[in-house]
Amino acid sequence: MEATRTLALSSSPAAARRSPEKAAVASLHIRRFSTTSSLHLGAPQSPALRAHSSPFQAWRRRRRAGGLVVRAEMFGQLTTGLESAWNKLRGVDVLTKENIAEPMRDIRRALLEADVSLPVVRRFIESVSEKAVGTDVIRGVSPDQQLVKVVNDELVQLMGGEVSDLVFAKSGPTVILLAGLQGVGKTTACAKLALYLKKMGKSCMLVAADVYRPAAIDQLTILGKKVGVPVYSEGTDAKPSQIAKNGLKEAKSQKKDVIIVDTAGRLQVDKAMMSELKEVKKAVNPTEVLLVVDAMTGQEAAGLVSSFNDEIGITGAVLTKLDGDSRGGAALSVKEVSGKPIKFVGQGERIEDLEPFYPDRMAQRILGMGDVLSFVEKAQEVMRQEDAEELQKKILSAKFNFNDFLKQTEMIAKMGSFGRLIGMIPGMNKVTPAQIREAEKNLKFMESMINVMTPEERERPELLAESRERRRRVAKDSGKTEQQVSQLVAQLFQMRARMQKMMGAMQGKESPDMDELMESMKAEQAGAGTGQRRRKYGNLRQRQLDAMRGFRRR
Ligand SMILES: Nc1nc2c(ncn2[C@@H]2O[C@H](COP(=O)(O)OP(=O)(O)OP(=O)(O)O)[C@@H](O)[C@H]2O)c(=O)[nH]1
Repeated sequence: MEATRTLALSSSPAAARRSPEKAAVASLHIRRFSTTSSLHLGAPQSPALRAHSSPFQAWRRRRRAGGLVVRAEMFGQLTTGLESAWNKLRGVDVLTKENIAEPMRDIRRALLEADVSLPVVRRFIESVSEKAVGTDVIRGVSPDQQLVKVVNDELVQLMGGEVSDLVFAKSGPTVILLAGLQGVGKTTACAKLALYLKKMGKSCMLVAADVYRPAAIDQLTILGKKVGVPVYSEGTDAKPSQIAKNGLKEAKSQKKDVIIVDTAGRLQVDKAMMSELKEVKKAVNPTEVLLVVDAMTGQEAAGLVSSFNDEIGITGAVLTKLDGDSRGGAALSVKEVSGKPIKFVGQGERIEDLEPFYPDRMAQRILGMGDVLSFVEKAQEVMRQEDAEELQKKILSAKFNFNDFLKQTEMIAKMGSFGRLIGMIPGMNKVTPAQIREAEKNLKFMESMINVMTPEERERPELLAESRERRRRVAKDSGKTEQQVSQLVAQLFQMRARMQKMMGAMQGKESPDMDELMESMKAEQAGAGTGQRRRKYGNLRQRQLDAMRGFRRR
């Protein structure tokens, strides 16, 4: 995940030298003889125009005026706001109505500051509070991590849950109509979408139906060339609905899969704009009508999606300029406010910077805690609460046997390799990959001996401790030496003792000092057996110790 991104100036002479095409597009905006030219140029504006320009445009103006390169962290502000909520749960044993009150206030504040609309925030907080308190405790997962997971799941739901794919027509070209206010990135989005579809193997045609801004047609032509997609245009004299209709006819004759119609933008929603869009829509019967909105306008973007949907009926939204959005209000509000999904997000000025909107990835970005979430999910997946309790009871009553041992190794296998798992646990990345490989190898080694034990032997390891005959048989059947079997049995009893100690420490709410534990085991190891035995089995013993490290870290 790219958390921070540097936004370079597109209008500087140096930038123009580096990217002549971009400069050409910029100059089209400059040539614009409409009121918008001042928005794009950063020239002095009338107060009325200033009121209409988006925060992003204001930000660009400030940046141009200062000649600065600004670093904008996507959703950075929201992520920081939420962090204080998790921090308030440090040292808490279980989530209760009382102890989540303050973190929930932080979450509420963070969302409001992110420009999420109040009714959406209210519903969100209500739902998270309810789920957080009702959540079953998952062993090994701390309450703050559990709250992160609940908030994550709710964020995903809020943003629509599943990714909302483009719908394609069953026969003939699929028509995608793009609408939106002026300067939101509509024309750029047309070209970005054409490139995206081209990469999917679809043949496309762009249709220039923005007749009010002559430069828009030139801009689309340049961008079309850049992405290698033909552009259909009839200049500025024809009616947009007619251009769209003729464009569709042309696309049909050229057997194109998709046409993308660029329509005119206005400074604000007005009747003329809506009725023209309705006409275009009627003329080409589009499969997708996407409203392009600027992420920097926060909840206003969600409101726009809603009103466009009421007026003309849309199928989804394209959220642009997410790269400059540190708040996230638009991404979080659009679906909930309008009922329409965000289908794509624009994350930069480059033509490649468009991707489908994945609610789950977006939530992870907002929380900035992908590792914690994967850990909780995996723990949930494999460790049902009852299993954990049963194991705990066994350990505490010193009945941990070979069956439990096997169960544990299976669980570890299910949770992925040791390496990935250990890396997910904060502060547990000191173990080297070589140690992890050794631990995994050693578990397999031990498993092969356990697999040939009888059910009674697995249940009661004492039988093996008491009978040399049994140990010999296990050795023979597993292809290991008798000493190795004895070593395994001894190891199980030692494990019981260690696990009891660790459980005791956990129940006492203090984190067991693993290093101290390992040191004491090494000291015991050094004291046990003859020098020859130590040399002979030292490596094996070390491997067993490493395996235990794996257990502890699960
Ligand atoms: N940073 C960033 N800039 C974007 C993004 N999408 C578009 N832009 C920029 O926004 C500006 C306006 O984009 P256009 O595509 O011309 O906007 P439009 O909606 O077609 O404008 P009108 O034709 O006036 O309605 C251009 O400078 C684009 O490069 C984005 O996702 N991120």
